[in-house]
Amino acid sequence: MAPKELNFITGNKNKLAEVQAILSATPVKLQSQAIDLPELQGTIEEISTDKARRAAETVQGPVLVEDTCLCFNAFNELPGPYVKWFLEALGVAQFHKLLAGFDDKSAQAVCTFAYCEGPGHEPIVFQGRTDADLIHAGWDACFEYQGQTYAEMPKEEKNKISHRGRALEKLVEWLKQEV
Ligand SMILES: O=c1nc[nH]c2c1ncn2[C@H]1C[C@H](O)[C@@H](COP(=O)(O)OP(=O)(O)OP(=O)(O)O)O1
Ligand SMILES: [Mg+2]
Repeated sequence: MAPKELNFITGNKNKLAEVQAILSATPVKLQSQAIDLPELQGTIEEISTDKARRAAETVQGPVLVEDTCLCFNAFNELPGPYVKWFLEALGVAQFHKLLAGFDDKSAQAVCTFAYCEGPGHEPIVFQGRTDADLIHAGWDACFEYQGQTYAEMPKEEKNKISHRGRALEKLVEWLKQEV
C-alpha cells in the first residue's frame, strides 16, 4: 500500500526543496528529517535500497530516500554515486575540468528514490535519468540539456526534465495508483 505521507530522509536542503516543490502539487504530505546516512559502495540500486533500509531502521518507520549520481561517459560511468566526494574535493568551480582531457563531455544524471515501508521491508525504487553535456563550472550551471543549462531554466522547467523530476514522476504515479 502506498502511503499518504512521506518522511524524506536527507541531509541536503536543495534536494528537499525540489522534492517539496514537485510533491506540493499532489495530495501526498511530505515531512523530512535531516539525517546524513552512511552510504554503501555498489551499484546505484544497491546504494539506494541500502540507504532506505538504514533510514527505516534509524527512524523505525516508513521513509523515502534519494541518491544522486553523475556518470561521465568518458569515465565509463564514474564518478557515479561518488560524485559528492569529487564535488567536495574539487569544488564546483573546478569540477568540470575532470573532463578537460576528453573530447566526450557527455554525462548522465541519475536520480534514484527508494521508499521503504519500515524495518524488514523491501524498498521500492523509482529512477530518473537525464543525458546532458558537462560544460561550465558548477552542477546546475554545467549541466546542459538541449541548449540550456539547468541553472538557466526556471525551476518548473528544470523539474520537468531533470533526473529528479523524472524519478519523482514515477513516484507520484505509484502514489496515485495505490492511494
Ligand atoms: O540537482 C542538483 N543540483 C546541484 N547539485 C546536486 C543536485 N543533485 C545532487 N547534487 C549534488 C549533491 C551531492 O554533492 C551529490 C549527490 O550526493 P547524495 O549522496 O545523493 O546527496 P547528499 O549526500 O547531499 O544528500 P543525502 O543526505 O540525501 O544523501 O550531488
Ligand atoms: Mg548522501
